[in-house]
Amino acid sequence: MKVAIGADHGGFRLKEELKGFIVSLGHEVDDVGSYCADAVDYPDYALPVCEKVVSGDADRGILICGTGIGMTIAANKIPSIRCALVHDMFSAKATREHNDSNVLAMGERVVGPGIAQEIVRIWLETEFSHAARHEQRIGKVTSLEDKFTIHP
Ligand SMILES: O=C(CO)[C@H](O)[C@H](O)[C@H](O)COP(=O)(O)O
Repeated sequence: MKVAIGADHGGFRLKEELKGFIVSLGHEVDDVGSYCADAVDYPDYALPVCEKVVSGDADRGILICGTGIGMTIAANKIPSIRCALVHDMFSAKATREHNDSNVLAMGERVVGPGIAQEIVRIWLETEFSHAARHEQRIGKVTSLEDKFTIHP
């Protein structure tokens, strides 16, 4: 898979640590920045990662900030993005099986690199279940996007 990854200054170090790990799992990494630990604004990195996922230029996206919360809020503003904030292995598996999440968010100030690696591995390897109830619920989420989209 091609994985787009982005972080603000709060997630820069964890992003750097995860890139090699993702490659070691057999995936391609597309790093949109930030490329240093200087203070930046998380929406500026959520957007390019999500654009790559929406366009199909990337199969999945990973976003990291201090808590993962700012990235999650920003990413979920973008139609067809289902961004899951995950800090445990159970949720990593569940959000792929139940929500078909296409973007993973984590907080470098919340989770250590070892747990983060395991979350990423599980999240990348777990398939959506395609159970009818989950398909139906995701369809309802998508209809929320349509409800608030202004069509010219
Ligand atoms: O958006 C966040 C919090 O919900 C992210 O964790 C940011 O990385 C954080 O707010 C950055 O904080 P800082 O004080 O500017 O380093």
